[in-house]
Amino acid sequence: MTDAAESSVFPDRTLFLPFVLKEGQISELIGNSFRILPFPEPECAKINSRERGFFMIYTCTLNPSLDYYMEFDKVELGKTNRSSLEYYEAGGKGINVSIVLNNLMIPSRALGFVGGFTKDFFISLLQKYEYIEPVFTFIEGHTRINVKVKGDLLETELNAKGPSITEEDMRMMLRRVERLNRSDIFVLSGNCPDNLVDLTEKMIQLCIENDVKFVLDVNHELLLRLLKYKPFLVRPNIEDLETMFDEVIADQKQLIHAGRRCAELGAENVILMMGKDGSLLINQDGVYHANSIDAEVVNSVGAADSMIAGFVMNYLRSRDIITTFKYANCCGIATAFSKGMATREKIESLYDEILVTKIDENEEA
Ligand SMILES: O=P(O)(O)OC[C@@]1(O)O[C@H](CO)[C@@H](O)[C@@H]1O
Repeated sequence: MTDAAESSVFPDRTLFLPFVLKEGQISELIGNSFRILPFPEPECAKINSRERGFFMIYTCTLNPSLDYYMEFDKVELGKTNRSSLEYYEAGGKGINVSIVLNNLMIPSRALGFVGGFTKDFFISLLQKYEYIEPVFTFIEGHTRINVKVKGDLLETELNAKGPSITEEDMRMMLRRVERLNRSDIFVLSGNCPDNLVDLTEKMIQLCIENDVKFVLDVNHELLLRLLKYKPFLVRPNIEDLETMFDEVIADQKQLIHAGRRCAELGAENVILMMGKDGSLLINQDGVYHANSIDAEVVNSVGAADSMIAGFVMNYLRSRDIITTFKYANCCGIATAFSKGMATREKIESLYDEILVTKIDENEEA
């Protein structure tokens, strides 16, 4: 339909007032990019000064969602259930990555298609995030509403299919991605409708032409197709891997085997989440394990997105994959054990509780 304003949906965003450093601010913006500032505490936040540079993180959510949370004391299928609390959040996997980056005071630009009767409300929900600049492409169809049911049973998510996207909308999105610069990071997250597969491939090709590192957290068909472009980070879940490689994954050894196949097909870093058993990182240096912590999971929505935010953020400041993996786990766990998305305080309070160990290849074989 129509293009969003050339730049931001919030034209007066403070994102572009880079030189006012607030207490605790950890990034400095210059024009279209930023650098993470050194900050003294905690240890995990130290920056490798050799690598300090300027960049922008772009998250891209092709099918964002207005997440409608409904809480119930008890849910009975086949009966009328009455909620005890309900609220809305702007959602979609890439949007959640931007929200956690925001909580870490890291600016990002959120790309995505939004439209219809839900559009203005969706955008208004993002207004509270000072470090997110939405750069949306407006479409005719309605931004979907995903229902998240929290009750006495397991959390249940009802995710809608979402609107259709026209060729013109796609061209608009490509024009935005074309503008990314070397050292920027592009995070493509969330379900990709079938007719957008070619679009995503073109976006990734543009990233490669412009020497932009990219992260993929997408459905398995798309992941399999895009691995050859050598993503910096991927995060398939077990079901994705089982479908991708047509095999059953029953234990950690089989999971590692499938993760290695992703790496062989091109992924630089593969994160595999295993719930209470922690998570794995697989790359050309080996296989690493990070523990989880023993506490009650209160929120499973967005934990994986938080891990990606933490991975990207810590990699940019340290270029050290092991502390980056550790920090990513703090972010994922902080969201899983909080109501809402991880806060910086919660993330950093977990840092000493997470231990990353290299898995002995012989033992594991
Ligand atoms: O339908 P998709 O794109 O796979 O997932 C969408 C979604 O479930 O993912 C986020 C949590 O990761 C939610 O904010 C959102 O509703």
